[in-house]
Amino acid sequence: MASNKKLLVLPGDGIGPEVVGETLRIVDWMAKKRSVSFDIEEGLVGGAAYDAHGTALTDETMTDATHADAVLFGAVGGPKYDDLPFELKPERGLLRLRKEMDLFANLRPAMVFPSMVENSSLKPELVSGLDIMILRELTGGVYFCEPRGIEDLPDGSKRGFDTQAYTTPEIERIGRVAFDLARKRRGKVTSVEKANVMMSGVLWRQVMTALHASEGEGLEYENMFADNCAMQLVRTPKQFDVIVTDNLFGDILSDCAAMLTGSLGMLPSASLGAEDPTTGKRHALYEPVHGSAPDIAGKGMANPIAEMLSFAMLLRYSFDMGEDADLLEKAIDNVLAGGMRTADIMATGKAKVSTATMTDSILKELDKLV
Ligand SMILES: NC(=O)c1ccc[n+]([C@@H]2O[C@H](COP(=O)([O-])OP(=O)(O)OC[C@H]3O[C@@H](n4cnc5c(N)ncnc54)[C@H](O)[C@@H]3O)[C@@H](O)[C@H]2O)c1
Ligand SMILES: CC(C)[C@H](C(=O)O)[C@@H](O)C(=O)O
Ligand SMILES: [Mg+2]
Repeated sequence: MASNKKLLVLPGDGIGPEVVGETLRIVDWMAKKRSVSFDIEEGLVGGAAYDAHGTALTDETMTDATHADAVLFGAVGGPKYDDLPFELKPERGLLRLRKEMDLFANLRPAMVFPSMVENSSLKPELVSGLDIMILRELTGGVYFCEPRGIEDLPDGSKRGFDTQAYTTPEIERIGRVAFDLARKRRGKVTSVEKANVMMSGVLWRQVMTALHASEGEGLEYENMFADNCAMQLVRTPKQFDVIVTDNLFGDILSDCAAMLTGSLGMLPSASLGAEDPTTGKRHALYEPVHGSAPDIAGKGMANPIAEMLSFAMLLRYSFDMGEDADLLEKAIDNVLAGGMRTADIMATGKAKVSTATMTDSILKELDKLV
């Protein structure tokens, strides 16, 4: 029977196809055991699309993405493509998807599973129970602003330049998402910029502070400089609830938060567009925070959990299937508690397993839980 849930799967490059392949085994399990079926289409993105079509994302795949209810994405990039011109690089495919689907709100939760406390780079007491949400603005800032380029100077040297800019509506719409998220969590928002050196940061602080005064009733609110935030994240990370920040600072701070949870291989993300007021639907793409990990690609070593947790976010945010998302998260939690570890989250006394064996264990655990 055809499902009304259209999923576009874009595995990409490096470990992308490996972790997506494992996650599709979970999707199959959901179809068989929970009667949750999806209409799945697969496409090429990144280096894989470049190899086949000479571009990191074809117009057809772009259209498929806008027509899908959700996109499940792996990772793109790799050394093979290092010498390509900027506009042809694998990463352009991902950036085009984000921009053209208007996925302005990127939710990057950093949670520490109880049995993973020892894997964090910080002391156990600093990360035990950690649950923070980094909300990254994803369609503006230096990633997309013009002008940018590399120009020749009269003295024969070159000048590379980018532009960082934010408008009031761009800041307000991400700010509203931050306040909504905080209301469902512990009620605190930290807005992060560098208003001490950047004009876009000055506006960001003004707009966010005003928005808090007009729409943030009952919420605790603070402004913080990005460098201080990076330091506070490794000093006392549990002081944070929701961190809202721009595209570039969000990229950096979320990698930093990843290590608090034990590995980049553990961090999922959801990139969401605005809700259509008539249909109630929104564009959405789900991807791990990590990249294509060329150093371990093809070795069966990748941790599939970030991709699987991204699928759990897909169930929760695109299909209102919170119970199924909880079930998958519980299975992962139990398997980790049982001592299963891929190489990146290895610790003394635990069982080091391959990507596929980690999935086998999660599937077995799912069977036990239902
Ligand atoms: N969303 C994306 O597609 C995305 C995100 C980040 C980087 N990239 C691209 O990936 C390529 C490599 O970038 P990088 O090396 O800076 O970052 P990376 O995230 O690919 O890897 C950083 C380190 O983390 C490890 N790692 C990452 N994911 C892992 C997992 N699931 N399991 C175990 N270990 C894991 C890698 O082995 C590596 O040592 C570049 O081309 C970059 O542009 C893509
Ligand atoms: C691959 C790259 C374009 C991407 C980014 O910089 O946004 C990645 O680092 C991420 O965190 O999703
Ligand atoms: Mg990044």
